[in-house]
Amino acid sequence: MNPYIEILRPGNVIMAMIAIILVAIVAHSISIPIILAMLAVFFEISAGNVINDYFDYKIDLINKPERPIPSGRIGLKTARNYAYILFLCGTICGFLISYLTNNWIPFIIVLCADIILYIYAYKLKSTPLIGNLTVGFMTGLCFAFGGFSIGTPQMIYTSIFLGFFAFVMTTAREITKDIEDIEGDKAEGAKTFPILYGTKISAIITFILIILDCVLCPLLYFQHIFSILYLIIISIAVILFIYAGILLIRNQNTETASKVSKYLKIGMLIAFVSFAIGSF
Ligand SMILES: CC(C)=CCC/C(C)=C/CC/C(C)=C/CC/C(C)=C/COC[C@H](O)COP(=O)(O)O
Ligand SMILES: CC(C)=CCC/C(C)=C/CC/C(C)=C/CC/C(C)=C/COP(=O)(O)OP(=O)(O)O
Ligand SMILES: [Mg+2]
Repeated sequence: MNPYIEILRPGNVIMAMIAIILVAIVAHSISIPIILAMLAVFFEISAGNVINDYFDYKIDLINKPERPIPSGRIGLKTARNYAYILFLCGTICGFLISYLTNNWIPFIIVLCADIILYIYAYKLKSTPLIGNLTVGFMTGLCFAFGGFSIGTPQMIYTSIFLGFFAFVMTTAREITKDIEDIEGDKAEGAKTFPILYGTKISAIITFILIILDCVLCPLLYFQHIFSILYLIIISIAVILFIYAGILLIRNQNTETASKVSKYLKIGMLIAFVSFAIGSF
């Protein structure tokens, strides 16, 4: 793959854009602001990923040497400039949404995203738990951003509700990723939660977060946000989430953590399908 596309982490970018599409599907509305919101998320998360790889260059030499910067396919300075251009494009999209809707909240959210994504990559990543909560929060914010770009009180409420589930599950996955990356993070002197408090307690926290999401997710049906079809499809995701959580409680080696991280992502994709089909 072209390294300039690879460094954006297209899979995650597409998932985040789907989150905005889902908000549009739930609202049964497609408009210029929602298309701009998709573009803003595309640029912001891409920028976040590039700046993350820029600051994590040394850690990734150990954990992920095949990535574009440590493998030498993109220069360090080029990556930094690339991230700045992506941040600028995202900010312009945020400004346009606010200008067109006469509502400045989307623009403020994008400005906050610029600052948080930069600070996360620069410093927060190695701040135990706060770093994980930040990525979770940003991912949840993606849904809320879609809701605020539509602007109706009902959609703002619904999108924050959806964002809560994304926040909890993404935080669980981020802790799992820290368990997976423990070797390289240790070598670089990062103080992630598993390094400081151990992998067992990290796995227990991950499990609690997974169960929290799984127990609360029927609320999206009982609050009349989604139809019964949602409940049927989300059950498949719930089984996978719980299975992944149990695997991690049993074993916290790198291989298992990597598998669990993958399963959680697949569960998220199934949740996306349940949101889309449950909207009709
Ligand atoms: C029970 C229930 C209703 C769960 C639903 C959870 C849900 C809707 C999750 C969706 C999360 C979401 C919007 C993900 C988009 C992709 C994304 C931005 C993920 C965050 O990625 C950061 C990560 O560290 C990147 O790492 P990697 O994937 O290993 O490259
Ligand atoms: C609401 C708006 C406008 C944008 C939201 C943008 C989103 C969805 C951000 C969520 C995810 C995020 C914070 C991505 C960028 C940073 C990133 C790649 C974090 C994970 O990095 P590491 O913790 O270093 O893990 P890796 O080992 O995968 O590099
Ligand atoms: Mg990184």
